[in-house]
Amino acid sequence: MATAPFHVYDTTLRDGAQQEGMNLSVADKLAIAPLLDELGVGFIEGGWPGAIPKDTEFFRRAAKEIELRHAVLAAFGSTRKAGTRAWDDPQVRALLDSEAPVVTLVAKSDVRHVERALRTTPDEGIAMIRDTVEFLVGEGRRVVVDAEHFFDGYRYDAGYTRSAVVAAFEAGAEVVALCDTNGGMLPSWVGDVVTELRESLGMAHGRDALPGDALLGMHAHNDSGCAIANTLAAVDAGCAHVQGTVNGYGERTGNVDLVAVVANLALKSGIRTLPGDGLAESTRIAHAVAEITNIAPHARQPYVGASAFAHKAGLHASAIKVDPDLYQHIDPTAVGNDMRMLVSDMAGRASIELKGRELGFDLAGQGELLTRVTTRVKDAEAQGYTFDAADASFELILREELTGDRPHYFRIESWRAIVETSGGRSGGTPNADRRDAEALAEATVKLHAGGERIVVTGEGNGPVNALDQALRHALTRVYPQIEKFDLVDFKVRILDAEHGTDATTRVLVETTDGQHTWSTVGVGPNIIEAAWEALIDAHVYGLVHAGVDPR
Ligand SMILES: CC(=O)SCCNC(=O)CCNC(=O)[C@H](O)C(C)(C)COP(=O)(O)OP(=O)(O)OC[C@H]1O[C@@H](n2cnc3c(N)ncnc32)[C@H](O)[C@@H]1OP(=O)(O)O
Ligand SMILES: CC(=O)C(=O)O
Repeated sequence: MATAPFHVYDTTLRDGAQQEGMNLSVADKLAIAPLLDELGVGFIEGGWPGAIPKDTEFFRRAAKEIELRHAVLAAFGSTRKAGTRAWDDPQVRALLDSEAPVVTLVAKSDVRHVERALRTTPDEGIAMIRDTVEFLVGEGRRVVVDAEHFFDGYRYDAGYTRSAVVAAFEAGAEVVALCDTNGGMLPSWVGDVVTELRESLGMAHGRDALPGDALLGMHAHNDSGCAIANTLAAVDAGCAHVQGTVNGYGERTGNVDLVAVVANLALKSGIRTLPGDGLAESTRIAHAVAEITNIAPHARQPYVGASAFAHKAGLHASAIKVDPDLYQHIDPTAVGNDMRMLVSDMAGRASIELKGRELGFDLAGQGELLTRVTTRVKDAEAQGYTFDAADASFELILREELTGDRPHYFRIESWRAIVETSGGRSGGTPNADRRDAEALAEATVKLHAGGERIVVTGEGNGPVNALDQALRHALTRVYPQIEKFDLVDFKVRILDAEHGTDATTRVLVETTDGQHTWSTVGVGPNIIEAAWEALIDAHVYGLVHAGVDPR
């Protein structure tokens, strides 16, 4: 039996790029397109050639520079202008010139938009769709019509929106994507409208009962927080083409998150949407796209977020220990993600045992040790430590409880940090004075390592930086591996802020050796003491993992 076609259509490079703050270069688009292809989408909407110079350039270069295995490129544009002819419209010609095999036309299907935004008659609105589709199909292009404001238009004047859809299909469009342009629909509304439309067009219900190659599609925005649900409702009601963006990028609150849609369809509804292993690679691909867009991935994003399969509550861990599926909706590897245990004051012994396993320690059957570590974590968290963001500090506690001691790489004799703020030398603005003062931070560290007493003074643009420099220089003499360590992130949080300048401070430090990154935590009465503790943990953990023996 032939399988009914199902289209996955990506618009990250066009509608996704309409997100506030996103500005994709041609090189960015050329780098993202192969990732989308690797995911396995069938269509990549590259942009609007003729309207946006970068997009014209993208199509010119994409034809020569990228090879797509699964996807075809779609050029996006609008129907001809009112009162013109499609073949004369420079914007329509630019779509042809892009040489994209698919052209997607945004077409007004809400009569209010035709009359008020296009300032033309309802009949001319329909003619604009018909002429433009006919012209492009005549030129050998596959045409998708994005029926803009379809759902709002349908609720206002169903007859007109239906005429727009019929005109598009009669003129040769392969797909009409029903757009919730303003993103305000609810799933039941979408389901009802798609069902009613299909019935009125004589399309039997069921995905594989569509006449010929004509498909209805769904293009959802997330303004009501229902974009994923609306897309699934549309598919349930008979749409067989879904549009969306990776990571849900898009104007305002974004477009539908395409990965979540295809994962739901494939893993929950048994609709195979992507060829090959695309879904199992989707976490890596979503994060790789985020690197290029330079927008930090959202940890709580369904399926691909870093927290999507992270478990914090002790009771969850105790059940997961028996069977992970008791607390997860899918096997995370199906989307290339991982289950993680978080250690915090909500941990129980099972959390510690599973976290230990994740870190490479078999703690099964060590009840006493698990109780000791659990109690220590809870006590430390009560003082302000947080281990769910500082795995490395937790591992040092675990090692200490396992062996009865911490590795003795060095012994600190004393340290101090000074910030000289007197007399900003520029004698100028407060900011310039502050800059001068920061340049004067100085720290001295005295420690014992490798049988020596080492005294080093470091300078930095602030006291923590100066301490970091001094500690690093002192330790490098005995442990040259430390040269590779680099502090990449530093976060400060004032706890019990109502104490004012007397409050407790927590510092989280992220360190890398170029290959791995680890996080440590320190708590103290001030930022310098808290940072010092986090820095010490960072160096000890780094040395342990570099396989270095204490000297
Ligand atoms: C729902 C969506 O997100 S669709 C995608 C929207 N994306 C973009 O707008 C990004 C790219 N846009 C652009 O670069 C510019 O807006 C352009 C080049 C398309 C048009 O720019 P301008 O010629 O300066 O026109 P402007 O943006 O002010 O107005 C849009 C024109 O298109 C017309 N228009 C709007 N939608 C359609 C449509 N579906 N079919 C035909 N014409 C349309 C409007 O009536 C208006 O015509 P007018 O100039 O005769 O008044
Ligand atoms: C076409 C489109 O992006 C929309 O209607 O939202």
